[in-house]
Amino acid sequence: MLAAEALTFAHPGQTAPYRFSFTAAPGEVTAISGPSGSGKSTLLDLIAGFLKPSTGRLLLDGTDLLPLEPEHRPVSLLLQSDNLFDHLSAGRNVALGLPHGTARSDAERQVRAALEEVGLTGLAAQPAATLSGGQKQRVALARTLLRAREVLLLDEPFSALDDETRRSTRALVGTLTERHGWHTVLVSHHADDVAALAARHYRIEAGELAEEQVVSSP
Ligand SMILES: Nc1ncnc2c1ncn2[C@@H]1O[C@H](COP(=O)(O)OP(=O)(O)OP(=O)(O)O)[C@@H](O)[C@H]1O
Repeated sequence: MLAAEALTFAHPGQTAPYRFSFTAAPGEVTAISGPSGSGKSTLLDLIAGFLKPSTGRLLLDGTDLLPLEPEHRPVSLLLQSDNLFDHLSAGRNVALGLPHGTARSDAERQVRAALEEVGLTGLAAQPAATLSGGQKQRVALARTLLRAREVLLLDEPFSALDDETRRSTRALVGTLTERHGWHTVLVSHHADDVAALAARHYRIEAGELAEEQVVSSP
């Protein structure tokens, strides 16, 4: 279980600090919504370690992540776009998720398997710049698979996609989250993303997270 306990933070000049508490279970998507400027990206930055809270705890299965620098946290982050290096192939982008020193033949096998798992069999050699928006998000998810970190943060990951691609990419996130036991935290403005994916839903209201009833749709 990922649990934030009263993470308190204020940006410079902010008079009323954020005070975030939530829980996210493994194998589930926890959605965060709220109006523009309400603090959704700030919350993800606190979990990822790019911002440091003044008080509170951030526990993953009982271990406090706050003392860890971002690169040592068991966290992957996927943004709306620009998740890939365009000058590298799809396969090279995925391979960035492997530990340094992975033997070449082992790396190639793992990259192939990860691309297959996200539905991109045979695309390893294709330059990332030539992929569609949906394919790029799938490549980023394949890299996340190889990183094998327990927490996946998604910041409006479907916003740049057309409706059909959005639905299929969303379904893939749900499947991977369940299969790999990720604690997936999804920031989205879209009620249909929340309804399709989320097991829990929090809204940011007045600087705090308020849990909402989830009304699921297939
Ligand atoms: N580095 C910073 N310094 C000062 N204020 C900041 C900084 N970063 C963000 N803020 C302010 O903090 C508030 C929350 O910003 P944040 O980006 O977390 O909101 P958001 O809910 O993700 O917004 P959006 O939906 O528009 O992306 C905003 O009022 C923003 O202007």
